[in-house]
Amino acid sequence: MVLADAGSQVTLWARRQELVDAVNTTHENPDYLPGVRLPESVRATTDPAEALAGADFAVLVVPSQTLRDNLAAWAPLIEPQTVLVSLMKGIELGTAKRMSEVIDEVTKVGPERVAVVSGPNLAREIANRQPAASVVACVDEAVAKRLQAACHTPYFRPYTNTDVVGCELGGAVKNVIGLAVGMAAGMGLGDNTKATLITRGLAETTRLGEVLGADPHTFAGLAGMGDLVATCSSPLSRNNTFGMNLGRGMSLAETIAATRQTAEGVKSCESVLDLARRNGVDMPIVEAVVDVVHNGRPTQEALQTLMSRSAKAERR
Ligand SMILES: NC(=O)C1=CN([C@@H]2O[C@H](COP(=O)(O)OP(=O)(O)OC[C@H]3O[C@@H](n4cnc5c(N)ncnc54)[C@H](O)[C@@H]3O)[C@@H](O)[C@H]2O)C=CC1
Ligand SMILES: O=C(CO)COP(=O)(O)O
Repeated sequence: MVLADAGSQVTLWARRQELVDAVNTTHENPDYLPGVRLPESVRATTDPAEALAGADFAVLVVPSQTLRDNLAAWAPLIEPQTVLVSLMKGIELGTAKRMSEVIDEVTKVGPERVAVVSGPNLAREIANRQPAASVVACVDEAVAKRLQAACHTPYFRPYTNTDVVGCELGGAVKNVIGLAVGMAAGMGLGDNTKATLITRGLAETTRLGEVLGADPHTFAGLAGMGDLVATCSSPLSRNNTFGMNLGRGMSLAETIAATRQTAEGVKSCESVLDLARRNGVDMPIVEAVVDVVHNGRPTQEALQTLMSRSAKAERR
């Protein structure tokens, strides 16, 4: 919708024929965004070759853990001019790779043809054309500027950045912190606890980012603090809601059953922790989330562990 509103002809790929037919005939995606009328210049197809033919940009947005397999099938169809754009906010399990790394590894297009869009961009609010800003990141600034122009609308304001690593880490780790903040809210804890988790969550994200070569300033921007604040304060956030259900005492199985859409942090908390350990970075909040979500630790115990860590300087 954003790309179409900015003037592009958009072809949406989807797996199910009935969803494609609904988009093409009623201009609505009834399963994911009911009540939102899509521009008529958005067409849908089940054929990836049709979606990719002649594309300036291919915007990739599937659940992160499915990207590699999907992309392997699409790679031969990607034309030499096409820039690959990731909207995904996850880290791959097993490899601890960011999505742009997976894209480059599978397609071998080179980092200059891989971009990332990340920021406080809850889908339903964007679909309602509420004002929002975002970051368009690519190591090649000229490519970032082209993509910025392609998604700039009166309600969507993209800023460019060349720090792909920082933008992607900001997006992936905020989902994990969103789970933690949701848990705290579900346990009935108040704003001091939530603000502490948000701020110290950003501190551990920045610590990881610096070791991986990100610009620490990125984490104070839209793809860092901006996205973290949106996720940690919004009832629209799937990660926040997932954490809240766990904090209220629902079991993991019940919480998964109650979650219709992708809450990336549930899988990516493990891959973020893996990435941190590979790089010798301490991420206690991420570790606490992994303990609760994957090791069955009660939220109260995980919180106690966090609060009984040794006292230290705020910056180290
Ligand atoms: N929804 C939001 O507000 C935002 C989501 N994102 C990111 O977008 C990515 C995708 O999430 P959403 O679209 O929100 O999730 P979603 O759960 O709303 O939609 C996921 C889509 O992927 C499809 N899908 C599931 N498994 C698949 C597979 N194996 N192969 C191909 N397609 C598959 C589903 O049918 C569905 O259409 C995530 O990384 C998320 O962090 C980023 C910014 C905002
Ligand atoms: O990334 C998002 C907003 O920018 C969406 O957050 P959730 O994945 O937690 O819904």
